[in-house]
Amino acid sequence: MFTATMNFALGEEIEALREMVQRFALERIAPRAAEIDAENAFPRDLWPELGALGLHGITVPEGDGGAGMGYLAHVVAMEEISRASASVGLSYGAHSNLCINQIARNGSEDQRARYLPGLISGEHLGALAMSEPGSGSDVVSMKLRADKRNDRYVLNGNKMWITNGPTADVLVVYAKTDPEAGPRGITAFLIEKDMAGFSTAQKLDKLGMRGSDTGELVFEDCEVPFENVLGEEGRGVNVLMSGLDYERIVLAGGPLGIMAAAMDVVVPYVHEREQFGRPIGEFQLMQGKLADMYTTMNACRAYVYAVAQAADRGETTRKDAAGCILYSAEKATQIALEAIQCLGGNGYINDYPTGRLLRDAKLYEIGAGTSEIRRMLIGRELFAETR
Ligand SMILES: Cc1cc2nc3c(=O)[nH]c(=O)nc-3n(C[C@H](O)[C@H](O)[C@H](O)COP(=O)(O)OP(=O)(O)OC[C@H]3O[C@@H](n4cnc5c(N)ncnc54)[C@H](O)[C@@H]3O)c2cc1C
Repeated sequence: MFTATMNFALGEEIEALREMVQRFALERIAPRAAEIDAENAFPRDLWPELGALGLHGITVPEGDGGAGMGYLAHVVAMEEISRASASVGLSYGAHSNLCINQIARNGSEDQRARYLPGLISGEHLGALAMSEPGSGSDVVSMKLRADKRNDRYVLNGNKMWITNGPTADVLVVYAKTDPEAGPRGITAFLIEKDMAGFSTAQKLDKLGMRGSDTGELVFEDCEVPFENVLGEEGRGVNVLMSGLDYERIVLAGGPLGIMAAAMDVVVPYVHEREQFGRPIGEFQLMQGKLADMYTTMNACRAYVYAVAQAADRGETTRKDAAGCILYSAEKATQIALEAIQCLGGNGYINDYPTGRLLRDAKLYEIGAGTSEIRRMLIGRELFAETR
């Protein structure tokens, strides 16, 4: 059972969405969360089911086959899926936001018609690849080359740590079309898994998020037709940076889900577990922990929802996109640690989900930009606008 959380009264449409996703997540995702973590196995069979609920194309305009609901809706879907399994939530975020939303926002009519239907239905799996073995935080230093040859580009190089990468059908990939031009030399491409010269290397063995596949991509003379450029040549950094703000907002739903999942474990436990002849929830020190977890979780939710609502009004700021995920990611790790403490010895053994929540939560301080890079972006923007 999920425990009740504060009702933010986000409107009938969003609350109906939350209820639908919660019901699906409880029935179809939560029962498998421990198993997919233990087996390091991505549950691909859930993708058409999430597609049938309209969740993959949640931000895509209805004219392109989506639900046309916006970023607040996307955050709530991400939160409730992640509450059941943070791994499924991460793969869902990469598919629905990093891949689908980028194609919907930047794709030509032909590209949208070609790629969105399969991705929105969940028949196809999507990914987005910017990071490389030698360039993570400094993403503009990427080395993947895309050289023009006759009527196509030829890609050579590698991408690293790509969520859904091992089995993705469609990938948004950034490469250097002009290595001398710095940020202006980056172009975004749409890659299909069967393109000659494209392959996947190792699937990575991770600390957490083990039900979400992460892998390395290899490009060896991979030939990509001109029509697969997403946006304009040399404008990839604009595609990338604008997408990153939305990515941070939507992915912030992940830590929100993890915090709620921690409460879902701890709240019933403090009633059931007795020491000194009474439920441990009767001790004030334990009630203090509950109070801190609950208020922190709701403070994070309030910030993330407000930033998502601003995005829906077209008022996204980089510092708040970075700020809401910075804050909720770090708090999710702290709350997962506190959940372990509340369960005592049981919190430390793998029969209980608290260890998994901690391992999963830590990812959000690293993926989609580290806490340090988020602080840097916030501080830099604040300083610049107050100069
Ligand atoms: C599970 C998982 C899934 C991922 N999914 C994707 C994906 O789908 N697509 C994708 O493209 N990438 C993905 N990534 C990659 C992720 O975005 C990078 O790992 C992240 O951006 C950090 O880059 P890095 O690992 O190279 O760390 P580095 O950049 O090497 O950073 C190492 C340390 O140095 C710090 N640091 C670096 N620069 C500065 C600075 N200027 N000031 C202060 N500190 C600094 C960092 O904060 C960090 O603590 C994923 C990673 C993981 C672990």
